[in-house]
Amino acid sequence: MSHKSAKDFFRPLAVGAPQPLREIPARPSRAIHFFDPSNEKMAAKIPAMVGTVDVLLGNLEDAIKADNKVAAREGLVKIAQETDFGPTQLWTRINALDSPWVLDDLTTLVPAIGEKLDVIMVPKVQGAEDIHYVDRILAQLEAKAGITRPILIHAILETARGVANVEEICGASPRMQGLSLGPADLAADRKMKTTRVGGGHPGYLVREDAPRGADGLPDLDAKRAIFQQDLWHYTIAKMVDACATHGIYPYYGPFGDIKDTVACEDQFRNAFLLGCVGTWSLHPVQIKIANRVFSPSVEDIAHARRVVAAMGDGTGAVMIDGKMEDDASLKQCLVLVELAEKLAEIDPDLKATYDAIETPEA
Ligand SMILES: CC(=O)SCCNC(=O)CCNC(=O)[C@H](O)C(C)(C)COP(=O)(O)OP(=O)(O)OC[C@H]1O[C@@H](n2cnc3c(N)ncnc32)[C@H](O)[C@@H]1OP(=O)(O)O
Ligand SMILES: O=CC(=O)O
Ligand SMILES: [Mg+2]
Repeated sequence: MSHKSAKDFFRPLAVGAPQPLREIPARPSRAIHFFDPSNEKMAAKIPAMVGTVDVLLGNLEDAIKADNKVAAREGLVKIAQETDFGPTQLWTRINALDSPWVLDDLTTLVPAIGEKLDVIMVPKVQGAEDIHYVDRILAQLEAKAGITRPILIHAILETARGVANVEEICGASPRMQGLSLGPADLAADRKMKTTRVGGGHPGYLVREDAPRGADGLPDLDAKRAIFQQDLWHYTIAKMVDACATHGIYPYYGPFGDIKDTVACEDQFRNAFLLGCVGTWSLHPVQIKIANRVFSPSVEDIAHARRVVAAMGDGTGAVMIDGKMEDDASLKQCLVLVELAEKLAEIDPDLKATYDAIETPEA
């Protein structure tokens, strides 16, 4: 595969297109809330959701009926033009690159609402060539429409080939903002035998060893504990490494069992602990869960601040509550402290919560 030279990587891909960003801003995006702009009832709720969620995403791809594709596109234009999004980001998910709708999605949205669109999510990305295609056409459309800042690209990791090519996808363009896991399409593409949209599966487990009987042999009739495993661990970890390597942001994706808020929270928390910055929300009930899970806890911030205070110039080793802390664990703590500071800038309730934590003397 040929790569652009380093000096050309940040050159606009069309005359008059905005200068590409050298760093992707770390804007809070704990929940990317999906809505169907062709569903009038759902769309009517969107203006009131501004400020309650970090990202509102007008979905044009899967979950939108073929007959409603044009109405969804036009509905998104109308909502975007009529709504002041304040601190809330506006994203869209366009149709797949091999679909009959995607060209019109791009050529309609960029001129009409390009100044308001922060990020375009591209589904079913297979490799760098898909990002290069969107990158160039966005530059052409931005130049034509006089857009002043580059629209960023977010890719969904939901094909086996996409997972195999995840590194080159992340590094394909300075527009790359992040990746989301697409467990439903990925399961289908890999021919995994789960019909669930994200989450675990009771059949994917490890079982405790059989206890020894009096004869010293395993008692295979004894009851044994089983531990359900995470089907998505490998892909999420791979995605996190690729994103961190390229300075972009990893997200979990959809959790389809809307009623099972407990398992949803577990899946989101696993992703948070592994390094994801946010997740999708498919239903209003999932926004609160995501905002809670993807914000550092009071306990973590209290501990992290103690370590920061105790570590002085950031070198050496100290004992806190019987545990060793050093330069590396200080960096772990700074990840949480810096995230809390970013979130506090846009979430007054969270700011009050973090401000109320007693900060130790240095
Ligand atoms: C694998 C993938 O690609 S996942 C991404 C694609 N899928 C999606 O985007 C799905 C988005 N979500 C939805 O379509 C819906 O939430 C569904 C179909 C899952 C459930 O819809 P419903 O059965 O109507 O849910 P429910 O009855 O609980 O809705 C309660 C209220 O919330 C509203 N609501 C539901 N989902 C949303 C949403 N995503 N955004 C805003 N409002 C919503 C409903 O309109 C309803 O309003 P009402 O009280 O005024 O009647
Ligand atoms: O688009 C999301 C998925 O899981 O598929
Ligand atoms: Mg999908």
